[in-house]
Amino acid sequence: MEIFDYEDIQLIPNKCVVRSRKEVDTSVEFGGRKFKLPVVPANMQTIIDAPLAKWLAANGYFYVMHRFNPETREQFVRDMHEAGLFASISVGVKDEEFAFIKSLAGAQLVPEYITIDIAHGHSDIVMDMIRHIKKYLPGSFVIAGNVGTPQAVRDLENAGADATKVGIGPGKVCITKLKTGFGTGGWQLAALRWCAKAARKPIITDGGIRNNGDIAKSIRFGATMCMIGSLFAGHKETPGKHIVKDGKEYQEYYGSASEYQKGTHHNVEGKKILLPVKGSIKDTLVEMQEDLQSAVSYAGGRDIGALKAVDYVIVKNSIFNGDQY
Ligand SMILES: NC(=O)C1=CN([C@@H]2O[C@H](COP(=O)(O)OP(=O)(O)OC[C@H]3O[C@@H](n4cnc5c(N)ncnc54)[C@H](OP(=O)(O)O)[C@@H]3O)[C@@H](O)[C@H]2O)C=CC1
Ligand SMILES: Nc1nc2c(ncn2[C@@H]2O[C@H](COP(=O)(O)O)[C@@H](O)[C@H]2O)c(=O)[nH]1
Repeated sequence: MEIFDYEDIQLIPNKCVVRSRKEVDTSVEFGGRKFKLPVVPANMQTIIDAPLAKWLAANGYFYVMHRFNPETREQFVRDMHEAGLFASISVGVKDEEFAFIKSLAGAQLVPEYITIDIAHGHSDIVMDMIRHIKKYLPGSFVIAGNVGTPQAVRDLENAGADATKVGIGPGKVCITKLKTGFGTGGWQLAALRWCAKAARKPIITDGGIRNNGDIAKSIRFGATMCMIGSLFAGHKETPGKHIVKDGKEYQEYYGSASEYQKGTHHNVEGKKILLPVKGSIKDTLVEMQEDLQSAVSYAGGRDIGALKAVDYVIVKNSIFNGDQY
């Protein structure tokens, strides 16, 4: 297998067929809905909360709410539906999560999207959860992860997942690769390509995106959606705590498996960083859209499908995507 990561790849331009980048359509179909961008903020506590989820859904973007305030999820689904918006929640795999799915079904509350959010998604318990959701909430679109191999993608799809999420350890606040020696950190893009060859259903690539151009590269190598944490962290609307240090304003961004999230130091596989405050997420989404429109124009197309067939070169090899412990 050829090993590379985002910074190692350059896509090769084709003749432009649009007169303006504004003509380019960046929308994507995912789970029966059309979204403005193939991008979704990470389902992490410092990245998304209910107000941001509502704004994203109301403005044509996909979102996945995190699972770290479990007792609020049922009301969240009700609130989204009362506002005429789709509900997209996360679950874990502990016993109470199986009970939660049953209670949603009992209340006839059907979230449009349910993401099973587990560090090591290639497991019997995740496949049990997929089957459980499909039994009690057959109308929900199930995203299962995270995984890093074609076998895992196949197994989760065969268990009934409607999409899989690929990425073990490439995240900016991830230390899985250092703590365990495992993962796709440093070769996430190659792992995505490897997994995409086996997939029959959409893949969300998750973690390691550091620049807007990485979105185009992800689509080239088989992603339907890109889950992004660090590029979204630090905005006015993102819920990380604000800190002033040496007169400068920062926002906290911490891993879902960090001690800050878990409240304990057991099985910690995440860290906390401070990122300079960036302004509004709306402007970042507009810039992502403009950069993706430009990318499609370089690909010689009119929509993001054009990216899937472009040629590329590998320009160097990376190891840790610039991350440090
Ligand atoms: N994408 C990534 O690379 C990673 C993401 N994360 C994020 O951190 C959060 C916490 O994840 P997670 O610890 O899975 O959630 P949970 O704390 O809900 O644990 C998941 C369940 O699976 C069991 N388990 C068995 N082996 C593993 C394993 N290798 N890793 C994790 N769980 C295991 C756990 O038991 P027990 O705890 O007793 O082992 C637990 O019952 C999630 O939001 C996840 O997305 C975390 C690490 C990597
Ligand atoms: N290994 C860990 N991975 C984590 C943790 N918390 C979140 N994540 C993953 O990172 C991505 C976001 O990556 P980024 O490069 O865009 O910042 C997120 O969606 C999770 O999959 C963690 O504690 N450990």
